[in-house]
Amino acid sequence: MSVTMQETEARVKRSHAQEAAEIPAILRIHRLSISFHAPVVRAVDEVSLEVKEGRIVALVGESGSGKSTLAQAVPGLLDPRRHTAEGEIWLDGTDLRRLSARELRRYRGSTVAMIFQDPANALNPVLTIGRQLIETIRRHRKVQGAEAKKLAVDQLCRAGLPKPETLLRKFPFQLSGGMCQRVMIAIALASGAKLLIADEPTTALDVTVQAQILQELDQLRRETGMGILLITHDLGVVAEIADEVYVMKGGRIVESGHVFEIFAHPRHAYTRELLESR
Ligand SMILES: Nc1ncnc2c1ncn2[C@@H]1O[C@H](COP(=O)(O)OP(=O)(O)OP(=O)(O)O)[C@@H](O)[C@H]1O
Ligand code: NI
Repeated sequence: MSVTMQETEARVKRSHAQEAAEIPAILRIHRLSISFHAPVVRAVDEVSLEVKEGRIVALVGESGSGKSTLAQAVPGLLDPRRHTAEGEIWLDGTDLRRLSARELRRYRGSTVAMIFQDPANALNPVLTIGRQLIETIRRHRKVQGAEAKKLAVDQLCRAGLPKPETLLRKFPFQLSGGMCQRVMIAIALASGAKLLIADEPTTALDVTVQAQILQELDQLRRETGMGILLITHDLGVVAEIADEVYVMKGGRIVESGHVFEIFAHPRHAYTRELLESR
C-alpha cells in the first residue's frame, strides 16, 4: 500500500487541528490595534493570536514590525498617555483591556510574567537576588520566613542555577547575563505565571548560554504547562522549540500556523524571504 505525501500531510494537519482544539488557550488576543501618538504610528494593526497551555508560540518579523509593542501591551506595560488601543486581550478567561490599572498590576507578575533582552536591567540593582525572589514568593504564595526561602532555593534550582544558597546573598551585578536571565525565569516560576512573554530573551547572551536558556524554557513549559510567547529574530530557534509561528510585518500578522507547515510551505512572500535570508 502506498501513502502519498498529500495523504500524510492531510493526516498530520488533521491531528494538529484536533489536538489544538482540545488544549485550552491561556492567551487569546482578538483584533488588537495599538497606535502611538508621537510620532503617529499604528504599531499593531488588528492582530489576533493565541497561546495554548504548555505551548511555545514564536512571534517573528523584521525590526519595527510591532512585536515588542504587542508583547508589552499584554501585561499593560505601555504608557497609557502615549498610545491608544482597541481590541481584546483575554488572559486565562479575563479581558485585560477592561481592567483598571490597579487590577492589571495584580495580573502582572501573577498570571503573566515577562522576560527581556537585557535581564540585568530588569532586576533591581540595589537588592539581593534573595530579597527580590523571596518578595515575589511572599506576595504570591502567602508563605513567610524559612518556608519562603526554601521555595526560593527550589525555584533557582528549577531555573538551572547552581549553588542557590550562595546566590540568594548576591547582587545582580555579581552575576553573568545568563544567570540574571535564569533569575528572571525563577521569579516568573515563583509567581506561578501561566503565561511567560519572552522578548528576545537570549539575544544579549553568548551562544552556548542562549542554547541552555532555551532548553530551560522548553523543559519548563513541559513541566509547568506554562504557555510561552517567544519573540525572536532567530529562525533556528523557532524551528527548534516553537510549536506555532506568527509572522508579523508592518503591524499585521501576515501568516501563522504550525511550525512545520510554515517552514515547509511558507505561503506569504515575506515569510519565504525571511526563511531565505537566514
Ligand atoms: N513608545 C513609542 N512611541 C512611538 N512609537 C513607538 C514607540 N515604541 C515603538 N514605536 C514604533 O512602533 C513600531 C513598532 O516597534 P516595535 O518596537 O514594537 O517593533 P519590533 O518588531 O519589536 O522591532 P525590533 O525587532 O527592532 O525589536 C515602530 O515603528 C516603532 O518606531
Ligand atoms: Ni522588539
